[in-house]
This record gives sequence, structure tokens and C-alpha cells, in this order.
Amino acid sequence: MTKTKIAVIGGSGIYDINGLENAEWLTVESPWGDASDAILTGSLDGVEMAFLPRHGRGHVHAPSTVPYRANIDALKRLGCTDVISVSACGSFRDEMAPGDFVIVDQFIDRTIAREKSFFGTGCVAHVSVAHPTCPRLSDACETAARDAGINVHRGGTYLAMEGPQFSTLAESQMYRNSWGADVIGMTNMPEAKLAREAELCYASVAMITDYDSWHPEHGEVDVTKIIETLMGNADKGRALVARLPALLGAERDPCPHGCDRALEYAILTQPEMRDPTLMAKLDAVAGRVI
Ligand SMILES: CSC[C@H]1O[C@H](OP(=O)(O)O)[C@H](O)[C@@H]1O
Ligand SMILES: Nc1ncnc2[nH]cnc12
Repeated sequence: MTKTKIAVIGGSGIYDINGLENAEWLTVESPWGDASDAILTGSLDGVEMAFLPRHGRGHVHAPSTVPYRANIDALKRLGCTDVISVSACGSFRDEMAPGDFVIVDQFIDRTIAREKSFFGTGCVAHVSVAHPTCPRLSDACETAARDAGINVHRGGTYLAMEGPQFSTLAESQMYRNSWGADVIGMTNMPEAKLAREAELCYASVAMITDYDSWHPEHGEVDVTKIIETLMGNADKGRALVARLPALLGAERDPCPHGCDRALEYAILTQPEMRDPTLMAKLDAVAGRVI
């Protein structure tokens, strides 16, 4: 058994969480640059917690410029074991209505202008992201949502777009009708891929704010309407997060799905050919295997 440390990455509308004991905002140094903000640490129900506002307090980072690698590295460096993303999303399904939450289990990555890996020249690694979210952590998120009285859907495909503009009508229809996506957002990729490289369990909670632009009765997506829904969603998101420590417990077994062993056979570069500078930067992310 090892100690659980739950990290929450709060998306648009969630810039802090309440109720932590010994709460403290810590600045974590990372060789991958500055994280989005300091990280709020503390404990809840005897379980260690860390909270990072993805866009920074005051919403300063755009989806394309969120420092995804520094964020995941900083959480790993703090000793986090489990990462829960809580994000604002548009919906491609009538039944996934604004105010509902979706526990995402698949992604389509359409982002094009972001650093997507900790690895590269001097240390090449290939991890599997066939199942990019952790079912154990997703179970806890689903239960927490139900206990908090949230209308929650289990399973859904999240289309990650580059943004910052919303989709055209043609894109919205294609993602929904041809590609089978259920929700759309701008931030869960490459975050989920990087969490897997860092051997962290990752779950994604999509908080629906709108019907994007495909819905004949709802017109096009509009940020003012999103913000109205976002406020209610943020309170529900905090209620969900508050229930997670009791569900996950202060100690954990190895992940039954292997998220915490993703790098076991992933690194292909022979030890004598590895770049010492890159290896030094990988000390937290890949420390278990290098
Ligand atoms: C507020 S509308 C668009 C914005 O909100 C989402 O951010 P996050 O995933 O961090 O909640 C979406 O991905 C866009 O970045
Ligand atoms: N319709 C939408 N498209 C992309 N990101 C979003 N975040 C919230 N709603 C969204």
C-alpha cells in the first residue's frame, strides 16, 4: 500500500477548492517550466490533496498555452498519485444537457500546437493510451457525482480541439454525426497523455455548459451563456471533489489497470545512448524506471 494523494486540475470556473485542512499555496519548481499557478495543498478527510487551477487564478492561460508538461510534472513531484480533471465542455448529445456531468473515457485529439510528450530525442518512449482514463478513479468520480445529486453519465468521448475559437457548424456536425464524439473541450489533451507518461491515474469529469453549435433549438455556442451555466456547474464540481477522499481512502494498492506502471516497457532508447540533460528532466516523471 502507498499513500494516496489526490490532485484536482480545475478548469474554467474552478480556481480553488474549499475545506482543506492545513491549506497552503505552494510554488513547485519544475524543469519543464512554470506550472499554471501555485498548487493548493492540504488534506480532506485525512487524505492528502493538491489543487491546480488549469488556467491560473484569474484565468490567464489560454487552452493552447496552458503549460501541460509543467503542470503534470509539478503534481508528480508533489507525490500525487491520482489526477482528476474537472472541465467545462460542450455537448453533442441531446441527453447530455447543460448542467449534467459526463465521466469521459475516450478522447479524440485534434490539438495541433502543443507539446505532447515528456520524451523525445535522447530518450524515446511509447506508452499505450488505448484506455486513457483510469476506471478505478472514474468509478469514484461517478459515485461522488451521484452522491452529490448530480445528473451524471458514465462514459463518453471527448473531442479535444485546439481553440480558442469554438467550432464551425460543419465541424460541430462532423464531430457529432461522423466521428461519434459526445463532448467537446480544449484542454484534456495532451493532459491525459502526459498523465499516462507520468504513471498517474487520470479521470476526466466533463461539466456540460452548452450544446456547442449543432443543436437546431439552441443556436450557436455563446460564452455569456456558458458562463451562466459554469457558475452552477462549478459548485457541483466542488461538491463532487469534496466526496473523493472518503471514496479513495488514504492508502492505495497498485492501480489494477496498470496506470502507475505505464512506463514499465515503454522506453526504447538504450541506457548508454540516453541524453543526460533530458534524463535529468525526467527525474520525477520517469524516476521509477530510469
Ligand atoms: C469557458 S469556455 C472554453 C474553455 O473552457 C474549457 O476549459 P477547461 O477545459 O479548462 O474547463 C474549454 O476547454 C475551453 O478552454
Ligand atoms: N462548445 C465548446 N467547445 C469547446 N470548448 C468548450 N468548453 C465549453 N463549451 C465548449
